Amino acid sequence: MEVVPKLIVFSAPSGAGKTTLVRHLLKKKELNLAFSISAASREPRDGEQDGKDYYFLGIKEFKNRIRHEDFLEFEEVYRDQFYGTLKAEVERLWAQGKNVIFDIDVVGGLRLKKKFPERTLAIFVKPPSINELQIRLKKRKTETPEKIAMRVAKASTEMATAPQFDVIIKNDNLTEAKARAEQLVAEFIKKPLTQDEDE
Ligand SMILES: Nc1nc2c(ncn2[C@@H]2O[C@H](COP(=O)(O)OP(=O)(O)O)[C@@H](O)[C@H]2O)c(=O)[nH]1
Ligand SMILES: Nc1ncnc2c1ncn2[C@@H]1O[C@H](COP(=O)(O)OP(=O)(O)O)[C@@H](O)[C@H]1O
Repeated sequence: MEVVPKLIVFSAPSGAGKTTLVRHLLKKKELNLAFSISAASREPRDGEQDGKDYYFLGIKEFKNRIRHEDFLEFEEVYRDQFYGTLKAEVERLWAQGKNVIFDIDVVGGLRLKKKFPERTLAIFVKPPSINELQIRLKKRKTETPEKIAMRVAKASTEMATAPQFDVIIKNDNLTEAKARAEQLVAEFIKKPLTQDEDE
């Protein structure tokens, strides 16, 4: 039987902890995961590397790539800030036989689930409250107050999409959330696929 690589999607409002959980899982070699590096139109933050955290394309190049239909999915997540999964990126990782893990917004996450229903585990990361998101984003010190406000303003709409995901991981206690994420992903990766995809 052909082994079909799986897709693991982490979506949540900004500050919920998806990046933290994804980075944790990437350290677990037995999960055979590779990170899908998204394209982004925003500038890199301190410590972020082009080709590692994102492909930082700039707005003009990003729009060019949209016109060329290079994206599997993309979103204007915040005003004038585009993010997207390049088809070539996923193909590159599948060719290596890797399970691909995504840190993408709720709309993009649900879109991938719809495209690949059987082979995708769509996980929603739920923060204890919207107020806590604000506290975490302030502590992360990567965003200006305006950018924090923009992210928090979107959070309640994003929270409302949680029931559409396969599972919800509560990220209150980080140790517990990491353990739960590991358990869910390990189980899903082991599970044989029941039917072919109609991609
Ligand atoms: N749809 C979609 N969303 C993405 C993609 N890459 C990142 N995002 C989302 O864009 C949002 C902003 O990401 P980022 O600027 O890194 O900020 P952060 O969520 O505050 O860490 C987050 O919800 C990401 O998950 C992508 O390829 N597609
Ligand atoms: N359970 C938790 N309790 C407290 N802080 C957390 C928890 N999980 C993550 N954080 C911190 O909150 C901030 C936002 O997490 P991050 O993983 O960057 O979120 P996202 O990728 O969803 O925007 C980071 O500084 C991270 O270290």
